Amino acid sequence: MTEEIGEKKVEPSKIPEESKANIESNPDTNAKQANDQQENEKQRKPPVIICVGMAGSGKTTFMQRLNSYLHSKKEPPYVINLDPAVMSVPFGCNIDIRDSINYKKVMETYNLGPNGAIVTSLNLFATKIDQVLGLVDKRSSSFKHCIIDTPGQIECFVWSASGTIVTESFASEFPTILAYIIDTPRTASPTTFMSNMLYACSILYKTKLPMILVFNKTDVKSADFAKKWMTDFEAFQAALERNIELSDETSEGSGYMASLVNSMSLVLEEFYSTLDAVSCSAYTGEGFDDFLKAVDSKVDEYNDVYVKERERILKNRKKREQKRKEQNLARMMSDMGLDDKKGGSKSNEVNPDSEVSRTERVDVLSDLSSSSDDDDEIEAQIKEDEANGYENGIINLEDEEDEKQQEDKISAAKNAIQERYKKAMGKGVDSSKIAEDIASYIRENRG
Ligand SMILES: Nc1nc2c(ncn2[C@@H]2O[C@H](COP(=O)(O)OP(=O)(O)OP(=O)(O)O)[C@@H](O)[C@H]2O)c(=O)[nH]1
Repeated sequence: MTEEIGEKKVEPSKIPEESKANIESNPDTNAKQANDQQENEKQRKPPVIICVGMAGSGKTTFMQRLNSYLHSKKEPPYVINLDPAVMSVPFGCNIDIRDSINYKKVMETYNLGPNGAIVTSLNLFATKIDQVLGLVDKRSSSFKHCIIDTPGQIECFVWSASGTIVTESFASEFPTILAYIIDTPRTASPTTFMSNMLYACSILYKTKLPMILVFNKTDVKSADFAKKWMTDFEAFQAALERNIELSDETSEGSGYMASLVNSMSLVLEEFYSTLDAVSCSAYTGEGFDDFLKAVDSKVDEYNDVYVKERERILKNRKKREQKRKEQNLARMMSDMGLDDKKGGSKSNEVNPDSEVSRTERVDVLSDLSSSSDDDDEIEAQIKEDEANGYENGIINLEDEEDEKQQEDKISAAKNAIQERYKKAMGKGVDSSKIAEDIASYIRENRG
C-alpha cells in the first residue's frame, strides 16, 4: 500500500540569457559577483509555499499557473502534490503522494470513506516526512520556490495530526508560508466572506505561520470589495445591512447570523493587520507578480518572527524538560533513601507515593536512555562498554580471571556507568554526585 518516497526528474535551471551577456562583458568583477551570489543563494533556503483553501477555490489551478509563471521566469519550482485522491494533476510533480500511497487500497484495507482515507493516506505519508525533507533539502540549491498542493477537503489537512507534522516539519527547515486561496466570486456575500476569514484566522493561529490571502478568480469578479471590507469596518457594516434588507427571514443574512457576523467583524481587525492580501486569476495569470512580492515579504516575517518565536518555544521546552528531570530525579533519590538532606532512610522501605514514583522512575530512566538517541553515539557507547568489560549490558567476567582482575573490571565498568550518567544528565544537575549516590546505593545493597 505504501512505497518508498521517490522523486521525479527535475529540469536543471538555466542561467538567463541577459545574465550570460553581463558575465561575458566584464569577466573579473562579474565572476566574483556571480560567485558571491551563488554562495549567498546556497546559504539562503528557498521558501516553501503551501496552498490551502476550501474545496473548489482553485488551489490546483493556482498551482498550475504559479508553476508555469515561475518556469517562464526561468526559476522552475520544486513541486509537491499532497492530495492522494486527485485523479490527475495538471503539472509535473517532483514528489507526488500518489506514487507512494495507494488511496483506493487505503479505503479498501481500512474500510474507510473518502475523507477518512485522505486522512489515513496523509498519516502514512507523514511517517516518511524525513525522507521528503531529505529530498527537498538535497535539491534546495537548484530551485527558488517549493510549492505544495493540499487536499480539497481542507480540514483533512489543516486539522489532522499529519497535516501538522507536514507543515511543522517544513517550517523547521525552510521559510514556510501558507497561501490561503479564496474563491472571490463565491465570497461576495458578507456572511460567506466572514466564514472564509474565520477559517483563515483559525489556520493562522493554529500553524502560527505567515499567511497570504489569495483572492482567486478575479477574472470573474474583482476582489476590491473584499480588500475594502478588510480595511474599512464601516464598509463591511454597510454591506451587511444591505444584505439583511435584501434577504428574507430564513436566509443567511438574517437574525442571529447577521448579529454574529457583525460581532466577528470587530474581532477580526487585528487578524487582518497581520495579513497580506493579493488578488489574482489563475486563468489569466494576473496578480502573480504581486503574489511573489508578498512571498518575499512573508519570508522576512518568517525570519524575524517565526524563527525567533520557535527558538523561544524550544528554549522554554528545554528548560521545562530539565526542571522535570531534576524533580523526577530528586524524587527518585528520595524514594531510594539517598536524599541525605532530607534524612531519608537507606533501607528498602516502600515510599507512600511509590505508585507515582515508579512511573516517574521509568520516565527518568527512559529520559536518560533517550537523551543520546543518535545511532553513532550508541554504536560508540557499545564499543566503549565492550572495552570496559561489558557484554550486552552485563559485566563479562571470565572463569579463569583472578579476584584482582575481576575487581579491576568491575571498577572500570562502574566508572563507565558514572560517565554515562554524567553525559545523560547534562549540565545544570550535579550529575557526578547523583552517579556517585547511585553507585554507593548499589554497593550498599549488593550483598
Ligand atoms: N474563472 C476562473 N475559474 C477558475 C480559476 N481558478 C480555478 N478556476 C476553476 O475553479 C474550479 C476549481 O478549481 P480547482 O483548481 O480544481 O480547485 P481546487 O481548490 O484545487 O479543488 P479541490 O482540490 O477539488 O478542492 C475549476 O473549474 C477551475 O477551472 C480562475 O482563476 N478563474
